[in-house]
Amino acid sequence: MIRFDRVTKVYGKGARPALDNVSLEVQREEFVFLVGKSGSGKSTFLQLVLREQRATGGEVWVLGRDVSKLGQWRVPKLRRQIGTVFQDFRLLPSKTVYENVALAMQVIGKSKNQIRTAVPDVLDLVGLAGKEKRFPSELSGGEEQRVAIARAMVNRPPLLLADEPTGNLDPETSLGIMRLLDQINRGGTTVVMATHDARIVDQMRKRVIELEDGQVVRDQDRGVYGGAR
Ligand SMILES: Nc1ncnc2c1ncn2[C@@H]1O[C@H](COP(=O)(O)OP(=O)(O)OP(=O)(O)O)[C@@H](O)[C@H]1O
Repeated sequence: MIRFDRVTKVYGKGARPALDNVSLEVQREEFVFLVGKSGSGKSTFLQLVLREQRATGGEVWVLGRDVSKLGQWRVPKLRRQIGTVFQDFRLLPSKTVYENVALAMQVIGKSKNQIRTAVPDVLDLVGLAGKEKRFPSELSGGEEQRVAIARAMVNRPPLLLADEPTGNLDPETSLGIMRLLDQINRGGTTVVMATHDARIVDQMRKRVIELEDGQVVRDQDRGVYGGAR
């Protein structure tokens, strides 16, 4: 699903690498936590997968393609296969829940009929049935994140990237979001989640990859946030 082969990312001349010779693989249907201090390289990792950044050295394989070699015109097709969720939800405030999710299908040219079936299905999946007509400002933070997850999942991507999805939520709401991500993963979607949320990582006991100064310093199955090396 994802394979990094000796990947280095240097942002500017003379800067120390944000990722330094990273090799790792994420298999289909895995759930992986990416942890590490601020500046350790987590967002850079996710941006390389999305081809928002290009590796300085090494190969980044995503869904069977070396994305560092992908022509610019093929990048939208890659991104269509990757759902993304962020700490700050990134919903359109002037659009309803339904419209926010439907838009993700409209922009890739799905038919009205496809949209009419898929949007209620995915809103049901994330537990928002009945809230279609609300605006983001009429939702709790946890509900807003559920809309963002619905939007990320409505086109059924095989891979979901989440960057601090519980960063703005209280512990109980965070747990609800994690249960949802776990359910999505069990449905067959590969999930990679960057987080600082020690409690969540310790509760979920999934694979944990820890970065420090751009290097992988720990890769642990059923790991914890600050595990023994
Ligand atoms: N666009 C950029 N231009 C220049 N330097 C960058 C850029 N993005 C990240 N960096 C640098 O690369 C290093 C890794 O940053 P990155 O954002 O990947 O870390 P992170 O682990 O995601 O941090 P956080 O937990 O704060 O999100 C840092 O030294 C950062 O300053």
